[in-house]
Amino acid sequence: MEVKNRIILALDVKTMERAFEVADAVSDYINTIKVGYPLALAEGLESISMIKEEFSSKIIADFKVADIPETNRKIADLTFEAGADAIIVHGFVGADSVTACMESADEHDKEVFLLTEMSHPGASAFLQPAAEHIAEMGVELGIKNYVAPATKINRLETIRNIVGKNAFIISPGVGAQGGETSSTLDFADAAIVGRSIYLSHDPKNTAKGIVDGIKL
Ligand SMILES: O=C1C[C@H](C(=O)O)N([C@@H]2O[C@H](COP(=O)(O)O)[C@@H](O)[C@H]2O)C(=O)N1
Repeated sequence: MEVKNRIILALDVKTMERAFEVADAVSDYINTIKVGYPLALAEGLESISMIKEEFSSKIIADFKVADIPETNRKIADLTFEAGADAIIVHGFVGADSVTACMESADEHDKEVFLLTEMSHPGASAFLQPAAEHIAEMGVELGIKNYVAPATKINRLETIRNIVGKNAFIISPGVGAQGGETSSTLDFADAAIVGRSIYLSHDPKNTAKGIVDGIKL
């Protein structure tokens, strides 16, 4: 996936009005938007196509899909049919459940991002011990896209070393969670930024500042 300026906006706002305000404000700098449960639950799946059509942006649906294969397939089908270009899938549920989402992505000519390890402190309890195995599973399954934490650069580097230099890694945790853009982009292809932008009084200049600060 080509991500303009290597920055993805996590649009975790709860109204279409605010979503459009922020997406419009940053549109000169950001063309890839991650829509998760906050906006989708508040405004419906149509929020994906509305943003996509209004701003000609790529949409990553952050639904952290983690069910049995049959249910994963239904979730992925509905998400792609709603216009998402990619979907984030948890890896801890195992290869059969991940494969179900991959099959949906193949059928819709869309993409899967495999979530290996999360950025928050609690991830160290159960996800971190499994993260390397999850990344290895992704490689075995032929997955090209991954999510790995910006708050733990050593872990991000470990995941990069497992999935290889040709894999595409997006990394959340920059800004509000303490992660830093430049060090993140030493190992990730794109950084995910939410609150630092959408809670800003000036999202446009905040996005400009983040982009200008990247040592391209
Ligand atoms: O490990 C993960 C996985 C998950 C994701 O990207 O899949 N995210 C998401 O990335 C964004 C960070 O937002 P902010 O902290 O910049 O406001 C939010 O939408 C989170 O749900 C993480 O924060 N960490």
